[in-house]
Amino acid sequence: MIGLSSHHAAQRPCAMSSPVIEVAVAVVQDDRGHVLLAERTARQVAAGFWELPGGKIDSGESASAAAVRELDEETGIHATAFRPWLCYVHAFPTKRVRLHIFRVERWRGTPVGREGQRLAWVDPAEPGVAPLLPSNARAMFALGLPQLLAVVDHDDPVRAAAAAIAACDRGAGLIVIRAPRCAPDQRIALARRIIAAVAPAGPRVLLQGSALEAQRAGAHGAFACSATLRRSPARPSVRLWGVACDDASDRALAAQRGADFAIEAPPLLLAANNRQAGLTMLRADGTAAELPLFKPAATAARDTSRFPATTGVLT
Ligand SMILES: Nc1nc2c([nH]c(=O)n2[C@H]2C[C@H](O)[C@@H](COP(=O)(O)OP(=O)(O)OP(=O)(O)O)O2)c(=O)[nH]1
Repeated sequence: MIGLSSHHAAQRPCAMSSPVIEVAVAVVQDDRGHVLLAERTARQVAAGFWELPGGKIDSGESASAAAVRELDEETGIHATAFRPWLCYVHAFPTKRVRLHIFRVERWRGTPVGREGQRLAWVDPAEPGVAPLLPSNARAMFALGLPQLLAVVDHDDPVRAAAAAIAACDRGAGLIVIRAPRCAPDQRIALARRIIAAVAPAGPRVLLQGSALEAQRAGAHGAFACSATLRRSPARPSVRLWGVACDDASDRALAAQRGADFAIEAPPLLLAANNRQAGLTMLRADGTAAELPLFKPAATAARDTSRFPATTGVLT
């Protein structure tokens, strides 16, 4: 259960002063959710590594135009609808790249390696091709996260377990257990009960609390509220670490600390929902974010205020 996820390997300081190369890449998924990867050819640096189709952004070109162009040039796929997704900097030993990653929502064409490169459709959770470019580990990990997350907040174990089962029935693949009013031992017992109750549905379960509490409960990882995030000097030693973020500066901090995902939920909204049912559903809605974001399901679709006109639709 315990151990850092692979995409949190320390980055070497020597690249920190090098300029950042802007790179745009595309995530194309088939009906099974498998992702199209390409193998770098012998003519390229890092030959033999598998990557997302994409390449450097030309001077004066937008990131989205570059992603669409590179996808077409490399694979013959024409993206007709896409949206910005993750955007982060990775430091290689001798250079840094900023990856602008786009999710292609509609496309036409049949993929072919137009530059002689091999292509593969891979399950992001078990890619089956290797090696992958290390800079893509964060994106591949994020692609393997479920789309629906549930926050269960109830001090009563029976009602908490019932809420968690209801969340699984609604399709939640990630459950965050909050019981901040309980003492640690009580919270661990509550979490064990919930984990046992939802085991047949197979979600990943995180406990809001310390790494030790999460480990003792048998959870897949730990979750931190925004106040704890701000106090945390580093990522706890857990396999999966989620955090609550109140604003953009929390999100930046979460990315810096190596969180696997963030939930963006005003504390008041969470509190109001929780008073009613002990259950809040959130949906993956990261848009040009440094790390995957989940937002309250009811508002995720219409809350575009901070990211206006980000979805590109080509004809
Ligand atoms: N295409 C692609 N490049 C990636 C990914 N992840 C990642 O770190 N990179 C890095 C590798 C390269 O240093 C850089 C992209 O350079 P590239 O050589 O593929 O770009 P390009 O097609 O524009 O190449 P060129 O004009 O220099 O021949 O970004 C990825 O998923 N796809």
